[in-house]
Amino acid sequence: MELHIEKDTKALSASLAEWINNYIQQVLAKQDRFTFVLSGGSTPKALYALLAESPYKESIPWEKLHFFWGDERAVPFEDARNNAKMCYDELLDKVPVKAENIHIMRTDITPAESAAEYEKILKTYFEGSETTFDFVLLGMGDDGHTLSLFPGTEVIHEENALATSFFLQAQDMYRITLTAPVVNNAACVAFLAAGAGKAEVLKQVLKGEKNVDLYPSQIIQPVKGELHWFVDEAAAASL
Ligand SMILES: O=C1O[C@H](COP(=O)(O)O)[C@@H](O)[C@H](O)[C@H]1O
Repeated sequence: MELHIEKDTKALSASLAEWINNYIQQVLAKQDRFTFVLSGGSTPKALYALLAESPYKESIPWEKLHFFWGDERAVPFEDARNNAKMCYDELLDKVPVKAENIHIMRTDITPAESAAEYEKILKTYFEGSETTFDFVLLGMGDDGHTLSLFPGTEVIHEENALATSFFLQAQDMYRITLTAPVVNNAACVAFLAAGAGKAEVLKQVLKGEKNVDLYPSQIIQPVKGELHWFVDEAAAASL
């Protein structure tokens, strides 16, 4: 695991944007498409905004990028809480990505139908072989959740499905999420976490005893790929 600590959220977003740009160039020197899994929440907004501006707007070969989502809140697309909507607003509407390369988790059908459809999309895209994303960007909630793997939920241990849905009692909301094995199969996974509110949980996730039911972010351990944590000084304060 590689830990990258930056002074504040501005420096953190700038550092990760530069790192992602370099990584995309490196991967695309060897292959002709790049699969990028986006995360929702509030933390990646500044990163997405930077990627949508110069110099990245010009340097990233957007037409070769294929976008997927790690998880979705089952609210209408127009709802401010919708993860895909946020990514469109901050990034996808501003760069020349091909519409057919954007694969959202739909919320205009039932959560179960959406998860089943996403599973089909992944199987078709990866032509029946293993789902191996080039890059997965993850967030971490103040409670240690990542994707929609929340503390104490059974979905943390899902091993068969690629994507699944469940009702999250604490938020009175359905969630659709990729499962841990899919993310652990990626070539590269990067967590982005910022703010003092994440300091204690970050310490537990990285340095505490393993307890994935309490700290679901601990379950993310790529089998063969790289794992990076990009955090600011406030989040790293207890490490
Ligand atoms: O609910 C979610 O939260 C996490 C973390 O979000 P943040 O606001 O603390 O940055 C996010 O990664 C996930 O995609 C989202 O559904």
